[in-house]
Amino acid sequence: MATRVSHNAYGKHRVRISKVRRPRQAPPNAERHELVEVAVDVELQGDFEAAFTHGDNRQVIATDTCKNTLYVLAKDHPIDSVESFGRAVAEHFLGRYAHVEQVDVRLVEQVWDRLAGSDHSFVAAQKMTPTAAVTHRRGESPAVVGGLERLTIAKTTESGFVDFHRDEFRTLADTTDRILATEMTAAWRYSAAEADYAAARESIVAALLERFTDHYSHSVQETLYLMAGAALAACADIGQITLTMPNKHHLLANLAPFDRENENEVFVVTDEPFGYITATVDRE
Ligand SMILES: O=c1[nH]c(=O)c2[nH]c(=O)[nH]c2[nH]1
Repeated sequence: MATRVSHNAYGKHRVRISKVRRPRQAPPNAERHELVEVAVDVELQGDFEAAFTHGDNRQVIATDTCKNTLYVLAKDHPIDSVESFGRAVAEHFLGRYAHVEQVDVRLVEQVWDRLAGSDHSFVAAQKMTPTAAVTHRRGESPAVVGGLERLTIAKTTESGFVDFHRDEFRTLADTTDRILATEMTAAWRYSAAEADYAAARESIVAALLERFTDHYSHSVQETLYLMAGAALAACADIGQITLTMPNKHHLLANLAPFDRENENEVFVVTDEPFGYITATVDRE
C-alpha cells in the first residue's frame, strides 16, 4: 500500500523553567529577587520526513536537545515577556538549523507575586495566566499571539438570557437576572511582530474587564463580542482577538422543599456540563 506523510512536526512540550532575576541595586536592596516561571512547548517542522519514513535520524534534533536549548536560552534572555522569549526561541532554531522551516512555540506563564514585600519569597498567583504563541516560518516575519488563560470573572446581576429558540426540547426558562460567570481564555494576534507586549497586555486586560462590567448582558455571546471590540479599540497593535468564555453555570437552588423562598441568593455551582462560547473578532 502506498502512503505518504502529509504533515509532520515534533518537539518538546511542557519544558518548565523558572528563572531568578537579580536586578542590580544599591544596598540595602542588593538581593531583591524576581521569580519568573514559564512552561514552553517547542515544535519543529522542516526536513524531517526521512526519520518517519526510513528510520534515518541524521537530521533529527533530539527533543532532549530542544529541551537543553530552552535552558540555555533562558540563561541568555531576560524573559521579560512570554512573547519576546517565544520569539527568541523561534529565532534560535531557525538561525542555527538550516533544515528547520518552521518553529512553533507556545508558552504559559506561572505568575509569582511578591510575598509581603519580601526580597525573596513569593506566592503563586492563582488567577490569570499570561500565554503566548509564536509561529516563525523561514523567510517570513514571526506571527506573535499574546493571550491569557483562567481569567475568572463573575457578575451577580446585569445579566439575562431570554427569547432563545423555542422547540419541544427547550426547558430552560427566560431569566432577566442571573449570575454570569466564566473562566476566560483570550488570544490576540499582533499585526506586526514588533510591539510593546507588556503594555499591550495591560491595556487589553483592562479593556476586557471594564467592558465585562459596564453593560447589561443579553447573553455570553453578546458580552464576548463587546469585550473583544473593547480590546481591539484599546490596543492598536492587535488586529484580531479570539475569546473563549465557558458559561460557568450558577443555577438557582430549589429551597421550596425546605419552606424557604430563594430570592436569587443561593445557587448550585456546576462544573459539568458547561456552555462553551467562542468567537474570533477582527478589526475591519
Ligand atoms: O448566555 C448564554 N448563552 C447561551 O447560548 C446559553 N445557553 C444556555 O443554556 N444558557 C445560555 N446563556
